Amino acid sequence: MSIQWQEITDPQFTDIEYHVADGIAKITINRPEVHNAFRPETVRAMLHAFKTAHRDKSVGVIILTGAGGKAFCSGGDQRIRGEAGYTDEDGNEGLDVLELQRLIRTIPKPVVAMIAGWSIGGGHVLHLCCDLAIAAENARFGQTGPRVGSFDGGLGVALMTRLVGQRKAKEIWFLCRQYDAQQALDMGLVNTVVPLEKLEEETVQWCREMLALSPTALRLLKASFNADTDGAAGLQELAGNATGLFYQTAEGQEGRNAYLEKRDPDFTKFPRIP
Ligand SMILES: CC(C)(COP(=O)(O)OP(=O)(O)OC[C@H]1O[C@@H](n2cnc3c(N)ncnc32)[C@H](O)[C@@H]1OP(=O)(O)O)[C@@H](O)C(=O)NCCC(=O)NCCSC(=O)c1cc(O)c2ccccc2c1O
Repeated sequence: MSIQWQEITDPQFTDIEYHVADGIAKITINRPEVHNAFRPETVRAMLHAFKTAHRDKSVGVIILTGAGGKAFCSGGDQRIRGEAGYTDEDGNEGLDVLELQRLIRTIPKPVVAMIAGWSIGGGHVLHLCCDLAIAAENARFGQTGPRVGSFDGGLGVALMTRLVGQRKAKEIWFLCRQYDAQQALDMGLVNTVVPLEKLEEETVQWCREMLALSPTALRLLKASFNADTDGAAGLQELAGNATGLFYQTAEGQEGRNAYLEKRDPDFTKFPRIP
């Protein structure tokens, strides 16, 4: 089934495109001239786009991709890397990419990386942060940090290790080799590989399958998978979801009502379920 994307324009969508259709939001990094390397403005735009998709109740699944068919993302734009970080057009140093990584993981909707071409460096870490990854046959993966004088020892190490195991993760980081789509599939970096011309169709099909399922179950599953990796912050997300569900019960509402009505709460009618 084909999909008719509607582009949403917003002055804050610098360097990216934002489309919606049929319950899916698609965020596209649009700097193909540098293989979709990101600069501070790109990251700010992606933060805004993910927050927009989070708030939009009609959106159930989010796709993250890159424009042009030759790259998903090649990480930080090395041309604007200053003495202590990446510099925006106003001369301020700082890249909110760690915040973006966390947002992709905490947003309570599945995020699917749709990867054609290069997924390299900080771009590769963004792909690791996504919940699922669909790759085209031309996709190539790797880290370059130790070659270009950088490293991501946070989620870049933790998630890579969870996905491929410590031996392989150390190989990827220590040798800075590149891996093709089949190798990425074999080591568990991606979920499936399809011909480039089928990439969007296959990704949308995976999204549609998830959209047919319980949003609350998917939400809690995502928080549960993250809790295993994210320590207290992961438990905070999972517990926040539990509180949200509890608010929706008569028992939770009895506490609120009693407070507002200035009376003692009556919890005797609620069973202690074994
Ligand atoms: C990705 C490549 C291997 C592709 O090689 P190929 O030969 O196919 O293409 P070109 O090299 O000719 O590229 C075409 C064109 O794009 C420019 N370009 C590509 N990537 C970048 C980039 N990242 N920054 C700037 N420009 C880029 C390239 O120069 C060409 O332009 P011309 O005008 O010269 O034609 C290869 O391109 C490559 O190796 N790219 C660099 C990849 C890289 O090292 N990325 C940065 C790694 S560090 C990083 O991303 C990073 C990000 C974070 O957010 C962190 C957060 C926390 C800790 C660490 C972080 C971190 O390390």
